[in-house]
Amino acid sequence: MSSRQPRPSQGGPGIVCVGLGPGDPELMSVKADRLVRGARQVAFFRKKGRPGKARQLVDGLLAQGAAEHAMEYPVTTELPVDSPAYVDLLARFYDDWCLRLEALAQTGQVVVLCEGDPFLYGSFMHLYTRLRERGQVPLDVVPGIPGMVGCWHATGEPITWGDDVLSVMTGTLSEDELVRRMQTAEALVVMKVGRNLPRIRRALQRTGRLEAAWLVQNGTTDSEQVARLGDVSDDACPYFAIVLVHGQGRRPEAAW
Ligand SMILES: C[C@@]1(CC(=O)O)C2=NC(=C\c3[nH]c(c(CCC(=O)O)c3CC(=O)O)Cc3[nH]c(c(CC(=O)O)c3CCC(=O)O)/C=C3\N/C(=C\2)[C@@H](CCC(=O)O)[C@]3(C)CC(=O)O)/[C@H]1CCC(=O)O
Ligand SMILES: C[S@@+](CC[C@H](N)C(=O)[O-])C[C@H]1O[C@@H](n2cnc3c(N)ncnc32)[C@H](O)[C@@H]1O
Repeated sequence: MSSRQPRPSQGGPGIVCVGLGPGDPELMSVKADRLVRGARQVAFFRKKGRPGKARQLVDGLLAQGAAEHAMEYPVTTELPVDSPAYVDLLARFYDDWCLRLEALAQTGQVVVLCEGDPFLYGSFMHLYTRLRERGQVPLDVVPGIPGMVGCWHATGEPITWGDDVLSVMTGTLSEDELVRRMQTAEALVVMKVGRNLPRIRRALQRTGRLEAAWLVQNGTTDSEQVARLGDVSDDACPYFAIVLVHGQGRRPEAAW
């Protein structure tokens, strides 16, 4: 009988991507905490010139001497996402880091850090599908609390009641597409806000949802800001922001 190797998340060789939750380090899972503290090699995505949200989240947790590999996006907002140049740059960036992580994993386990949950608009997905297809190293992914969960808790209000349908959309959609989606949603979450806030605001206005909308910037972190969207301007909204509207579905009312 062949003895099975432990999975990367159990300390075995290979690559494990760890979801770190929305920002407050105490909202990390016990498993994520264990893997981050024990890591000898970590990799994380970031925009050039920025520290990286995932890397900031593990400040003070990494072991002394842990090797750090910053995977810096060649572009984020500099080129249109549907331009051939953007698509090609990103595809080569993911190919390159897939091969580099594979090589690093030959020398010991690699822990990839990811803000929120890795399978919810997380960059690691692009490496995951490549690594899985190549099949050269064991692969594992540890779930994390998504950023939007931290954000609706930051407002102190439940997000869905009764039959409410929750729709999650991205601010990168066109205004008409946002309107179409908002019209059929009771509760809604708009991710990827940043410079898309004016368009999101117009779509909320057109669907009569603006008054009920909230804006949460950097939810659950030290720089968290929570406001009614109607009370804030469109200026300088960070990419790590979420617009949300709570559902108002059926609920048995209290007697007092
Ligand atoms: C182009 C654009 C389009 C879009 O979002 O669709 C896009 N990112 C945009 C902006 C942006 N991205 C980042 C910043 C700086 C944040 C800061 O530092 O403040 C800014 C803002 C800025 O530059 O101003 C950094 C960043 N991005 C991701 C991570 C890692 C992670 O979260 O895992 C980190 C590191 C964060 C960190 O930890 O620090 C992840 C993703 N970003 C993607 C696309 C997808 C991959 C690309 C692809 O394969 O196509 C993917 C995988 C998500 C997905 O799959 O959707 C959009 C323009 C939106 C617009 O039009 O306004
Ligand atoms: C590339 S996606 C990554 C999502 C992440 N994997 C998750 O599970 O939340 C980035 C978007 O997530 C949202 N986001 C994630 N964490 C957030 C937080 N703590 N506060 C506000 N927005 C957040 C923002 O809308 C941002 O544009």
